[in-house]
Amino acid sequence: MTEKPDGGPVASELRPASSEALEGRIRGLQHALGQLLDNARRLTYGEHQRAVRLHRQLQEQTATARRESRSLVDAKTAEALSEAEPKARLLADRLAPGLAAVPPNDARWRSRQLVGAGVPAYVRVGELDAGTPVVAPLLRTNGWKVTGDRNETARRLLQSIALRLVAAAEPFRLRVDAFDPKLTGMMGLLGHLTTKYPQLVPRATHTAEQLHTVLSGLVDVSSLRASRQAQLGHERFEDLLKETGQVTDPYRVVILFDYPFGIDTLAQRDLLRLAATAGRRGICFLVHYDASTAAELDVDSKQLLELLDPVAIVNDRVEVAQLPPARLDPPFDASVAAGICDVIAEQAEIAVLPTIDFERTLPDRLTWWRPVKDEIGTVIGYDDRTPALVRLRSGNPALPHVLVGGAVGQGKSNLLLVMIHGLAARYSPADLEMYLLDFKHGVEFSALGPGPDRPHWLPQIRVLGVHSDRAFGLAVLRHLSDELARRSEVFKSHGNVADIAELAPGPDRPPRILVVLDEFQVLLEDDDELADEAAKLLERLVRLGRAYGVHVVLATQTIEGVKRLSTRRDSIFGQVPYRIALKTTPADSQAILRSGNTAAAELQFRGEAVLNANFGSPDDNQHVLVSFADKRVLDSLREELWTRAGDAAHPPRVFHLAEPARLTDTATAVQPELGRPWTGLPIAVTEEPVAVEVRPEPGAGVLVLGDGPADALGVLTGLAVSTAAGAVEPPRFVFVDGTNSAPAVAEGKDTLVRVLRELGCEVETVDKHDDIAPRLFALRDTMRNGQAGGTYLLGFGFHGVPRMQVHAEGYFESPANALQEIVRDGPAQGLITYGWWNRLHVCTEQLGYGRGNVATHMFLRHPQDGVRAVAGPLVRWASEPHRALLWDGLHPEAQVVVPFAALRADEVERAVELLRR
Ligand SMILES: Nc1ncnc2c1ncn2[C@@H]1O[C@H](COP(=O)(O)OP(=O)(O)OP(=O)(O)O)[C@@H](O)[C@H]1O
Repeated sequence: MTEKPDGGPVASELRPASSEALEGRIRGLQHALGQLLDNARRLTYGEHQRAVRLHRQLQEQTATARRESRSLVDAKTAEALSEAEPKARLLADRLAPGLAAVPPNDARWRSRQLVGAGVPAYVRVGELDAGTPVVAPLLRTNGWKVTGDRNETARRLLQSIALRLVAAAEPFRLRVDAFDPKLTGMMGLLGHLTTKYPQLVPRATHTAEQLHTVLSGLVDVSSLRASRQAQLGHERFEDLLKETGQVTDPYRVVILFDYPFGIDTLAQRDLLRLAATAGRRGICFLVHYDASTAAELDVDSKQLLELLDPVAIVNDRVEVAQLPPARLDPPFDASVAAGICDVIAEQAEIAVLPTIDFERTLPDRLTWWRPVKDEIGTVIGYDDRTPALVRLRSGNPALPHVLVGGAVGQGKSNLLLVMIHGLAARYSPADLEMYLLDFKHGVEFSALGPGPDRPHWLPQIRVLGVHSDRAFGLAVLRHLSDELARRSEVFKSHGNVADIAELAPGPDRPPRILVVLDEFQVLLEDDDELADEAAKLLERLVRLGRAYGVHVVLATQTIEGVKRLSTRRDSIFGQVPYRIALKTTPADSQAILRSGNTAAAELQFRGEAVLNANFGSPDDNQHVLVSFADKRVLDSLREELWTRAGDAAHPPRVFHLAEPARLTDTATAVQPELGRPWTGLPIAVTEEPVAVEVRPEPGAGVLVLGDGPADALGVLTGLAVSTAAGAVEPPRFVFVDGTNSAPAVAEGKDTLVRVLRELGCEVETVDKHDDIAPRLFALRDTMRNGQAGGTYLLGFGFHGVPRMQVHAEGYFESPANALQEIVRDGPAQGLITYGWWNRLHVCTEQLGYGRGNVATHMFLRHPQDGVRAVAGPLVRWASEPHRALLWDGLHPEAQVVVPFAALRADEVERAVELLRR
């Protein structure tokens, strides 16, 4: 790759200079060849015309001779006649190969042999009486104005031509749009294809609004082709095709039935604009002109018709300039048409999707991780043969952020992965940090982080939200907002620079940040405080992020109908000049690009995109084929980059909506402290767990309340293990299992005991219900004797212990009384309880109203009234999986935490190694 002075990749990065000159020469030769072919075709057509005229003339002479009872037709005439017919036929076949020239009742329409032979420039209009086919030029002209003494015959000709063209063209090389305002249903003949491949023959439109959409899409297509042709020096669309080999850009045929019926001023304006240059842009109009229809006031039908070649049908004879009238063909049989449509659809099915390998868009390894100058840029695919660049920069021109949209399954995930990995290969973790959040299970971001069977990750990633929830999204936005403030201080301390590009590279220059928010609209969807704050922060981020080197990629499947966006749209999207739209509906195309820009609805293949660096202005559309990133290729790239980063590869903060936190991940980043056991992770961009104060004084301990043995065991594991690892002297643990050794948690319990023992702790387990009461009394007595210091009672499911409130045999009190005393008076003696009950009221029954004065409550899935009884009437608690609400009585607000999962057996070794440090 060559580098621009500013460090970004340049368009020619894949081609040495000499190959550019070579390409120029090839282009010139192609152009000349195209002209030769065109001339040859014109000559052939001249010959065809002459042969047909001659044939017709000779036929007439023969007929006259017969009428005049001259028994002998001149021998020369007879010979000429027999020669003219095959010649005209041969030339017709040459001009209109395959099905373009075959009559409707010919057996070849029932075979699949000729389907998809090639886009024909000429088509059959009918035949002479003797069966000589008559063909006329169509696709490279602006089109035809077809009139008929009966509307029916004109419509029929257009219908037949539509079928011929679609059947003759290779898959995806031609598309036919039809406007049928009188609902004649003529296009129903191709209905089989419309159902299966609407991108080849969309359903006919009937209203002016529908036609506007089609035409405005075509205006985009035409303007894009015009600028590509000008850029590459091609007069005609077919030359452009030859050079670029763009299978994704089809010839466009537009059929208007009963013109000018149903045409309004707006449609007429676009029709005139398009028809004037149609032939050169690969667009072709087939207009059935119904002279008996009055045009709308401002529509001058002549203006359009004058741009087209006249074709008239009189008495079932088709008249084309320079040719004798040909007999109109009979209509196609519906079953023949249906059969052909099925074959076309089959061919479309197996047509090879054009693909560009991701590796082709990567620069040479020697140039990876070059220092950032004033932009970070990557190649996302190709625009014809030119690499399509996305350059994120703060100024000159300002291109800070990207909006990506496209319908389901059109390649959005792939595009985001191509962008992320393309940047990761080009810029080092010291220069580029990434925050990747997915709000709708869309992109497979999880593969980008470390995994159980994969030590590596993409080293630039700081935060990875796999199935993030809105709360985490908000936390990330808050974090980034703080980061902006931090950067502003750095800028001030460097002489008030206004732009990151002005900071010299060095330890003080912060890295660029890439924030990818997939399905970002989820954040803003609900009408709540969170959405309000998120919208404000996002607005701030895109507004200020530009100068501070924070680049945001907003991706979505649909933004129509997202309520909150309607008011925020301009303030957010007004800061986002880059638009990338994959194939989508006209409405979403306009939502992503700009009102009036429906180019993304014209795309045919997944992976195709409209790239626009000017707020979606139609003149700046670039038609791009996004490169395709194979999963294995990306994984080996990540491994390579991770290895390259070495010790600098700090693991990302990974956040899963549907998963608990992992104790080993936290222990990798943080060491437990004395008296501050961990309850779980906060919903925030930090690896610091949420710790609670547990000192040997009254009120210490943790009451875990709510359903779910697995979650409860996870919480107790987090508390116990961090207590053990943070202690000066290894404490003792008494594990009381009120669930009667529930098998579902057997592994987690066993693992907890093993880890505690490996950490040097003495662990006693009380598994049987019958043993629990005596053990509680005994522990209480030890405490009374002042010998229980440094002991932790882990009560796993006290609600499951039978007869807790019944006086035990030989005692004047119940086990609950003993437990109450332990919980209440234990802490002052160094005996602390971490206990789990399924409900607050069960806990209260056992421990009494004051619940042993313990302040810290952690709610799992628990009815809201219980939560409010403890944490106040304003608290809302939705009881989601893998979420807990922590109330410590100290902070004014309860805090949501993600509890740890219980440890798996295969984690013991690693957990011990990490916690023992
Ligand atoms: N640029 C491309 N070139 C070739 N094939 C592609 C390209 N992009 C996507 N595809 C194909 O399309 C499929 C869908 O792509 P992808 O998962 O990226 O779409 P998506 O829009 O994110 O889908 P969803 O909306 O379901 O998440 C991929 O499995 C891949 O085979």
